[in-house]
Amino acid sequence: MKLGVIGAGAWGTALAQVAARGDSPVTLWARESEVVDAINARHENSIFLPGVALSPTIRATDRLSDLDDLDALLVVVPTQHIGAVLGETKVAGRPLILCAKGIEAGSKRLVSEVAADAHPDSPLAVLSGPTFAHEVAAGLPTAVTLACADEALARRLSDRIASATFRPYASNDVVGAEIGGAVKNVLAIACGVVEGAGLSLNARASLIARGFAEMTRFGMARGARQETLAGLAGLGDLVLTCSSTSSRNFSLGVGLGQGIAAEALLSDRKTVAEGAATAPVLREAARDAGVEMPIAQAVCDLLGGAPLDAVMDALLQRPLRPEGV
Ligand SMILES: NC(=O)C1=CN([C@@H]2O[C@H](COP(=O)(O)OP(=O)(O)OC[C@H]3O[C@@H](n4cnc5c(N)ncnc54)[C@H](O)[C@@H]3O)[C@@H](O)[C@H]2O)C=CC1
Ligand SMILES: O=C(CO)COP(=O)(O)O
Repeated sequence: MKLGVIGAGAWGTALAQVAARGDSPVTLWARESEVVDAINARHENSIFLPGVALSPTIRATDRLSDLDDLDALLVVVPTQHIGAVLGETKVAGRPLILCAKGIEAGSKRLVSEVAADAHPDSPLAVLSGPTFAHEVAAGLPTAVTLACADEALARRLSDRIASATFRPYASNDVVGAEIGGAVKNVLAIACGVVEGAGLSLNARASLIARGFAEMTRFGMARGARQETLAGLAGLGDLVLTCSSTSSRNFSLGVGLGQGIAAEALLSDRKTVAEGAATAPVLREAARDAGVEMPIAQAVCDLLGGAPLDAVMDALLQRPLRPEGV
């Protein structure tokens, strides 16, 4: 199965490295010509994944038409740009493996809904889980959820990308895998705030647990299965990104917790913190679904410039309630 990767940020580049194991050829589409040049000339993505020696069988291109002859495409563009990029891509019914973690602002569409609207004939899979790109690119042990309604296709895709250190676990819960990845980014911002404001470890553990309750309430209202949300793409990724400054979302939260304005933290950045764009649209989608998400609401408030003390008070003064989801 010949694979192409759309998007040569850190994660697209790491996934190209996964797909190139065993010297398989992989075509990687990058938006930036300097990324194309660096990968083809020096086998390094010095802008988005510096310091990783890439397989020489990865060929970068800035022409989407170079993907026309491949068997399946991994889509690794940030969520807010997927509609535009897929609109320019000739897909012709080929499988799309969706790897971004977010919800589209304005339309409130999950990435699978954006892809289905652009390419209704293509089978869709979602690859999600606890996966810092630099660790995956370095070949460190990693497990992911690979969700696809077509179980035979999930098996073929898993066989193609699996290795001794990269383990896809198959699922047919596409929505669950997507919601886990999208919501955890927002919750990672909240955990970063706890770190930045020096609120310490009890508070962070409580946010992870209560954030997971929010993720579960929202996911189940949207048709996700609880076991998916409790798996790699939900709880697994939540724990990863809520524990490390390697997470861009967590780091954004650290800055907010230190009192730096969101605008200053987000301006001029080359890399993406998906939770910042997802938080407001998640709040709207939760309202539509009749689901309470106070932590997601708090993240929206902080991103909107509300003072940390007021946001913390609003969370801590909520009425006491039973613990169940
Ligand atoms: N970096 C990681 O460890 C992981 C990232 N992801 C997800 O993968 C997706 C891509 O993130 P990264 O590869 O980390 O990105 P990145 O932050 O490394 O790079 C930014 C990417 O955005 C692209 N971009 C910027 N403006 C664009 C535009 N107007 N149109 C199209 N593309 C544009 C750049 O070309 C580049 O590929 C996100 O949804 C992220 O949540 C998922 C798992 C791990
Ligand atoms: O999704 C990720 C790890 O699974 C990467 O998280 P960040 O986008 O917060 O860096």
